[in-house]
Amino acid sequence: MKKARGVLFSSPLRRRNSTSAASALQMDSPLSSPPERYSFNPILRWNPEVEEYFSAAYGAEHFARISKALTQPSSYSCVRVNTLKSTSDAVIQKLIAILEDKRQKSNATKVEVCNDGSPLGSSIVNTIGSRELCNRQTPEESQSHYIFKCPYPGLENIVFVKGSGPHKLHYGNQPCQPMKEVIVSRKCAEAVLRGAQVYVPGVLACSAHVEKGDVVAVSVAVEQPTSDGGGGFGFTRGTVLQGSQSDPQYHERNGLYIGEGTTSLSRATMFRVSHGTAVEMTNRVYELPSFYDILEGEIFLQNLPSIVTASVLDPQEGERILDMCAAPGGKTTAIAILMRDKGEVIALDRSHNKVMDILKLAAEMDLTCIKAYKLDALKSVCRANGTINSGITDANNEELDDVTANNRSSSGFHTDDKVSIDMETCSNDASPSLTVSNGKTDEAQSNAGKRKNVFQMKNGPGRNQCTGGRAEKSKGFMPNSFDRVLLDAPCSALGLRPRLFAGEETMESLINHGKYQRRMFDQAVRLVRPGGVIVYSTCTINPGENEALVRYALDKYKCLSLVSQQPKIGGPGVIGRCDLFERKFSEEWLTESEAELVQRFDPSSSLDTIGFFIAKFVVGDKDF
Ligand SMILES: C[S@@+](CC[C@H](N)C(=O)[O-])C[C@H]1O[C@@H](n2cnc3c(N)ncnc32)[C@H](O)[C@@H]1O
Repeated sequence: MKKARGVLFSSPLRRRNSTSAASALQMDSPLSSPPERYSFNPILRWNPEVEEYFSAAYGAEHFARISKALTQPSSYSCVRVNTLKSTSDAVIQKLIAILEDKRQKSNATKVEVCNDGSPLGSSIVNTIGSRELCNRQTPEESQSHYIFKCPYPGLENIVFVKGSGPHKLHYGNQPCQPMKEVIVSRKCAEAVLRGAQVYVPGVLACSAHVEKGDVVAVSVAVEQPTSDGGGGFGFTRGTVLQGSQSDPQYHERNGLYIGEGTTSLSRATMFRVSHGTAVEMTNRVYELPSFYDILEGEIFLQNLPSIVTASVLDPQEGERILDMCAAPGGKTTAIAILMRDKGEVIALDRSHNKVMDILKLAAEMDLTCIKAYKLDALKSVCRANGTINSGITDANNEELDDVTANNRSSSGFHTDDKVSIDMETCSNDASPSLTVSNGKTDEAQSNAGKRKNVFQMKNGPGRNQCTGGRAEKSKGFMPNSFDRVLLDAPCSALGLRPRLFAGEETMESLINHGKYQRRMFDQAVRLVRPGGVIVYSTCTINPGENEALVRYALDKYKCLSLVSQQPKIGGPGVIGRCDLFERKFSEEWLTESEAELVQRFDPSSSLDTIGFFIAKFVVGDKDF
């Protein structure tokens, strides 16, 4: 388990002593009242230094609001349509039918209650969104209010599916029976809040005598400090819940109940098997549909800013594009589709498994212009003599290994040994395990070949680009060899919601993200041709990562200029900064239509990302 040093957690004892984000909210009763046990009212605990830093940047009260909002999921899902396979209108029709079918099936097990108290079905008493759930329309009419196309030019490939919440739930509706419970991990809970079911690996503890088909209350255990200064759950997976105060994190789970569901497995099986659905959620604090297994290849569930990022890059058919940190390939595939699969999209990631994820997604979407390579993006420039150009004037850079120029592949870049993939694993698992063969053992290769055949028999040819069983490693690319470069930089991801834990970030880690991004940017500047474009994007609330990078870039590289799609609105040209708590950014930073979009989908901070940042640079004549 990852250690989390210097972390505060959401225990009530800690809460009383807290001075900043949480206490700033105490002026504000609806957000800060002490949580009822069976409610969902989490409070994010930050490393004190980080909290101080953000409070200084935003003001304590404003940061407290950001912090609170980070714990809630957005109130809609955002789906990108693969316009090479379908249209937004066709997807909307299909989603209406699929989600209505699901709704009818799940309504068989619940009874909703309208604002006026009349039963429509469910133990849900809506606090928000009730009017929408309860209006007396035909299913098609009511669904069409929830599933609709983005109205802005250039973004018609986006379909929104509106959810609802927070709902106040009544748990334990079976009289005379003790409530049965399941505790899930924080990551599992974050996924459930966005519409997922509870899968086996996410279950940490369960009541005794739970059988398949039982109704259980689902709560989340958030990491707790351990004596060695790290973090952990403080109990063993598989612990039996007694329904008493001796249960794990009994008090800490006050206000951390995310819904109710029906078990798909008995307690014994839940802790014996390694995968599968453990609990099918029936009532959720936030209702968002699950898109698991729905219209695969035709749609992709993606955060709105990520989709906007690809359109800001504005790739053209026939161009050569580099996506430097690409896995799992959300933006890569968006770019390829904008290019109508014509040209070349090179996608890099430093992890083997993640490269295979990119290839899998590309194959699912039938995209052939994507080539994915395993490469440390900090080493992505090759000099003309075949050595890696480390980018260089940054004091943090180290000189990197030499590579020979004679292994340059036909597409103008360097490749070395191949990595073969376990195809059987690949067919079942989005994160397949990889076996490095290095071309050494025939036996290993023939086994890989056998696995490949099994895979092809199961899935058919063309199902996955990894049918060749290889994720290539690259040794870098020639300077000035790309028309456009996307640097979707590894960042603190502190803009993503919902988030139930923030304690892993320290001042040191925040500073390191910034340094890392600068080094990557140095590579990007060398790789793009004069006249080309670099788009830098992050998903964070940390100005030390996003704004600081733009300042660094403009100070260091005189050949760069920031572009705004509409300079009169875009000010200095950063075209997409979106802090959803201060609409001021919508006028100051966004284009007109993007600003409208944010306002439309952020009436009460409902956007799927609290902070994102997109900067677009045009590269002029280079003097290096
Ligand atoms: C923010 S995610 C990228 C998300 C992706 N652009 C998308 O839209 O689906 C960052 C990715 O960068 C990768 N990464 C981190 N450091 C890297 C490096 N030095 N070189 C290449 N990839 C790196 C991580 O493995 C991770 O998959």
